[in-house]
Amino acid sequence: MRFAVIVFPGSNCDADMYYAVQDQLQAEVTYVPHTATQLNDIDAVLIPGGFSYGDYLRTGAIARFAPIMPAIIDFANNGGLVLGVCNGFQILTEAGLLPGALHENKDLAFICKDVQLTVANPNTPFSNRFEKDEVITLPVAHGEGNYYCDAETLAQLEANHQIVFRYQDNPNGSVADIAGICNERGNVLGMMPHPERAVEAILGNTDGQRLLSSLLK
Ligand SMILES: NC(=O)CC[C@H](N)C(=O)O
Repeated sequence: MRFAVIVFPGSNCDADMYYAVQDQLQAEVTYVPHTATQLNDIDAVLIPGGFSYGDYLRTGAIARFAPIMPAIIDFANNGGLVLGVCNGFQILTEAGLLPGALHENKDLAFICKDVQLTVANPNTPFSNRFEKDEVITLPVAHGEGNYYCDAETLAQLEANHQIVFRYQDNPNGSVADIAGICNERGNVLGMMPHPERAVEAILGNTDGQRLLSSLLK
């Protein structure tokens, strides 16, 4: 299985993601720059965290127009696996691959800490190594992680089991404690917490390793 880590100007979790896949999952991984227009021989796309284009206008709003985005949208529409973490989640909502938007945190402050999450849906390619309602721990690091969608969209997310991870103790004001959602088909997931920062015992936590290794199943 071959992973791509997409690199935008301002990405800052790309090397962590690459390391997590190469050294911890022992899978093949390659960087794909924002200027590329094709994804060649790729089985899963990882959009890492960071501050693409300096978070100007809105987080993800400029990255959404990067040359690589049409290829990612085609890949997703053909059922390819796409995981967006933090800024990656923000980019996926801006690109229309996931519903809703990420607003500023309710306290208007950057949050950087471990949070506990409930696995609301273990039946996705991103969560299949977890049990339903299992509580896992992952770090968050964001200023704009306050997930918002309207009531109708929320009802659809609930009905289709698209809410994959929920905060136990909501740190940012997200609607319905949402930490991560997938698309209706289940092949695109966006989440604010960072699995790539929790991939080995020396870091004190391997829950992120379990999450990323779900993709290998
Ligand atoms: N770690 C990140 O990806 C940061 C995300 C984002 N740019 C924010 O602060 O909201």
